[in-house]
Amino acid sequence: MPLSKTTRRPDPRLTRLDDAWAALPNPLGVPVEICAGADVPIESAAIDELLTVLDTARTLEALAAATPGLDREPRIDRVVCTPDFHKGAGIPIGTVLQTSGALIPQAVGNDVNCGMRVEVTSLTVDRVRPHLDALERKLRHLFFEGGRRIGLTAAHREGLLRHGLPGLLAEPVPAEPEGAWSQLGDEDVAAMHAAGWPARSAEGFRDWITSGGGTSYDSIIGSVGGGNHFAELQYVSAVHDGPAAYAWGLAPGRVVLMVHSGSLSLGHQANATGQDQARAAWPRSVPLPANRILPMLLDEATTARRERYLTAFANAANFAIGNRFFLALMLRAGLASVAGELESRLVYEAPHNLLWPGPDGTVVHRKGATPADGPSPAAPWGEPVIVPGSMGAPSHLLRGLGNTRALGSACHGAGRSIPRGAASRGGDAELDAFLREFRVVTPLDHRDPAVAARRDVVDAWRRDLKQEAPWAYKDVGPVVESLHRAEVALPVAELRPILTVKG
Ligand SMILES: Nc1nc2c(ncn2[C@@H]2O[C@H](COP(=O)(O)O)[C@@H](O)[C@H]2O)c(=O)[nH]1
Ligand SMILES: [Mn+2]
Ligand SMILES: [Mn+2]
Repeated sequence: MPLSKTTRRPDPRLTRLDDAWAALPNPLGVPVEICAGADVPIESAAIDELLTVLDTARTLEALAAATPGLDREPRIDRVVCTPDFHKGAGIPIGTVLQTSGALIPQAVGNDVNCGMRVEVTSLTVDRVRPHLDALERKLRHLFFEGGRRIGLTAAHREGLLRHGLPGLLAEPVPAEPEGAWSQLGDEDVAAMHAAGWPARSAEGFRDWITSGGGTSYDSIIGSVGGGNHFAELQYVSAVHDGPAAYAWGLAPGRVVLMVHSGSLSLGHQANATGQDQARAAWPRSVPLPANRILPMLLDEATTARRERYLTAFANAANFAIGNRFFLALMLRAGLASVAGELESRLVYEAPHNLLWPGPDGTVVHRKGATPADGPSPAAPWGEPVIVPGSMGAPSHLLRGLGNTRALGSACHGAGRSIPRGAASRGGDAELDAFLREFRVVTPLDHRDPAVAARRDVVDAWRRDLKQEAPWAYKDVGPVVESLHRAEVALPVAELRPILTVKG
């Protein structure tokens, strides 16, 4: 099915994607692609939010009028909405926005370089299943009970923030067990999106090397983060594309590690820096826009302010890559403690909250959308596209087709079907059934009698978990199908969860 247009239905919370987008007001005529099939529901509230985002085209016109002598007229070139499109704070999640002559910090989101890391191990699921109790205890210790000792020096922290993983690994590695992080090789870096971009672009760095942007750096590195972030053990449950799966090492039954996390407090600081700089560069004669989305022109007058933002942004983005790397190492360490020696190879590391400035003055912003480039000499099967489902549900790996109408982008998950508040209020019986069936490792061990006696603590924990339950997310199957039908990406393998660590 081609990429299609959508509309708002009179009332229901979810609307179908194949209705006529043309029925909506889009007075500035910004090209919008709704990149999904008819069977994937979308929130009306997200469509309303999209309409206010489009008003940024008007803001750019006003900025241009107040800034004589611009080389290039600032504008929104194109907007793509992915199938997991849902309401965000200001700009919907699942939005890809290409601009010319301007960049928009808010179109990246607060969690700069939130992304996914997938590794395939040498273990099979049968080797791991008999040890789930011991594995759960070990992972709880590593992730939540002070068991991680990453042992970074100031030079490691600076190297990571300036240059990403290559910067981290340029420094001598500690001799402790965590010295396992010397395992990273060149081929791992090659298997990252744009070889770990923006690792090369952060020559400067902020003075938050020791402070972690307000929180102790060492206390946050190796944290999963709350909500929908996770570190998950999965196994290859179905292969749809044998040659691509073989090339990526995904044999049926193989245990896979999937990590979803971002830049924690550093990203929030970077985004705040971007908004401060955009506000400081704002011409007095132009009223602040009603939608509060503040673009920065790519002109000479704003260079210093832009650089300040882009440095903070690149530092945060590099931190996120390092954090995902350590989280995967912690999963590896947990597995090794119950199953002995193992090998683990990076399949892909992909950002979904980032911006990509092009040499021609264009900027691609992705907020909750993942790159899905087509085949290239470096990636003969196309760019790996990681589409997690939800806690307890399958996830998928696809291969990108580089669809230009979709700005070479795909969804980064199934997307919510129920807002957090509504999800946390219902489904007690379902949650109990879910917890009997599925293993979730959280900071709180609900089976511990001392914990169970604290009803208030357990109730708060249950509310949080319900927000993340599988029924709070869309069914990932139709989402993946819609990427296929829209010629955005082709399914390669299905991954079923064994155990999920939630922060
Ligand atoms: N496999 C899992 N997938 C999950 C889990 N929790 C959420 N999700 C999916 O990830 C995306 C991420 O969304 P983001 O906007 O926070 O980047 C989300 O849409 C879900 O589909 C989980 O525990 N395991
Ligand atoms: Mn995030
Ligand atoms: Mn994310």
